[in-house]
Amino acid sequence: MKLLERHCTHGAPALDPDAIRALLAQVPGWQAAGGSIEREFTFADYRATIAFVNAVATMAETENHHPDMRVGYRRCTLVYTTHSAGGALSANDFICAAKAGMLYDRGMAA
Ligand SMILES: C[C@H](O)[C@H](O)[C@H]1CNC2=NC(N)=NC(=O)C2=N1
Repeated sequence: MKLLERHCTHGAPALDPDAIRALLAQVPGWQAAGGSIEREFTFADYRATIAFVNAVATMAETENHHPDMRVGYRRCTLVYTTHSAGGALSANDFICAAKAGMLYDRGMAA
């Protein structure tokens, strides 16, 4: 099933390096760094940045999986890791990365 069609699950296990490589290929623009993945998103202005932050926050509450966010004037970096897997990567991180990418693409089209 595609990442966009999946939902986060409670207690998702840490992934092995092969699984991480395979899932990373499905989320363009994201980079793995240790036990996390991150991507910087850029925007036309602060209003658009905050609209994205709010959309991601709503999605995080729906999925019960929450990114760290670094927010600037026209940029936002999302960092996903799975606390319950001991700070490792789980499928939940890639599911939310795909959904955040979709929210960004949608905002750009609007
Ligand atoms: C109890 C609740 O399911 C957990 O605290 C959720 C909430 N959001 C979370 N977010 C992230 N990034 N990792 C988690 O393990 C996590 N766990």
